[in-house]
Amino acid sequence: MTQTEASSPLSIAVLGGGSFGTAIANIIAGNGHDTRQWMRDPEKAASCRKLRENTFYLPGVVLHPLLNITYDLEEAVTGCDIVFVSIPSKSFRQVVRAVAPLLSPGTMLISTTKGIEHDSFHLMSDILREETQGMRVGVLSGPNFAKEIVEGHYTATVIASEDEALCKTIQSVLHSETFRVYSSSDVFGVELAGALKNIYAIVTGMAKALGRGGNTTSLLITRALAEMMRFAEAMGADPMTFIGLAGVGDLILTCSSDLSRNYRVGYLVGKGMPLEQAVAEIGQVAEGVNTVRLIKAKADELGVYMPLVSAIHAILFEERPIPEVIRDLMSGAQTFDVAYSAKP
Ligand SMILES: NC(=O)c1ccc[n+]([C@@H]2O[C@H](COP(=O)([O-])OP(=O)(O)OC[C@H]3O[C@@H](n4cnc5c(N)ncnc54)[C@H](O)[C@@H]3O)[C@@H](O)[C@H]2O)c1
Ligand SMILES: O=P(O)(O)OC[C@H](O)CO
Repeated sequence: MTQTEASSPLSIAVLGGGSFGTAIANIIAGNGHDTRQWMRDPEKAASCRKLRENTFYLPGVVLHPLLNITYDLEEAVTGCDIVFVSIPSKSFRQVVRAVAPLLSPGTMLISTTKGIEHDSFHLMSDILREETQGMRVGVLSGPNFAKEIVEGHYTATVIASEDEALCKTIQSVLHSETFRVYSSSDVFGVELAGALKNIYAIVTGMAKALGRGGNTTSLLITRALAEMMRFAEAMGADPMTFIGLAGVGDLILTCSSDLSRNYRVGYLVGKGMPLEQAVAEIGQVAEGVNTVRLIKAKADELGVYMPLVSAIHAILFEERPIPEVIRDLMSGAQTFDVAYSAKP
């Protein structure tokens, strides 16, 4: 497809039957596109089709009549102009590998997944490029609770790609009266921001469980941003991306609402629940748990100072008592507030 704006209906698939896949698919169908949502479980697909509701992940939301739900991957993606991949990072590569032979050259592949691949430290756009050939790749990330999107709360997100025409098409496909899409050419920065903010949502959820107030939340969010920008710079991303919607926007959202699964994991652990039990209790993906391990290892390797990452790692994986970790954090060196300057 060479057009830059989706002026006529396109064929679009969304892979993943979870909350975000469903929210995105419903917007696209609402904009009049031929929309197919793929979920691997035939019984869940049949239930969603019959009830016109995803009772498993987004109960109470009426699915748009133009949204076709299938468990047949080939049926879902054949002839599609765009494929959104909304699968947790743990299974992302496996699903992309399965779908790759079914795609036509030039298909736009958009990841909505905010995670990092275990072991490889690859981001989802890396996986899209590695597992397919001749496709156009983008990343969607921003302050976007699926539940609030489908309830019609005014929302904005970011499409990141070096392919300007792809960005324009995705803006057109997703734009609605309540949903806006900004663009960025910094794929790595936008994707890294989406993965990193999950760590700090666990931290602020834990602080809430410990009875800490607004001063503490503000302290944590602001110092989290400093850490994220330091890490981004060390990894070669543009730190300025982190002051946009996909960075500080998503950080504020995820660190201040119990709609966030990561925040809720932190809250439960802060209340004394073992991590595995907290994750099981949430019952949906909380990407931040795996991301903490990966970022701690990478920060150590690169020598990047990330005291909040070290602290949450110590609590979740080193069995260090929370009061002791907080005491260490509060007695660390008091350095500069803002480390970046617009001055040359
Ligand atoms: N929920 C949100 O508000 C939201 C917002 C923005 C981005 N995201 C991101 O989107 C991604 C997906 O999140 P979600 O909220 O939809 O997750 P979810 O936990 O609600 O659903 C995940 C879906 O993926 C499916 N899945 C898991 N492994 C699979 C496999 N091997 N093959 C096929 N399907 C598989 C599950 O069955 C489920 O339908 C996450 O990385 C998340 O960070 C979520
Ligand atoms: O529920 P979480 O913590 O995965 O957060 C969902 C989205 O990433 C918020 O933008």
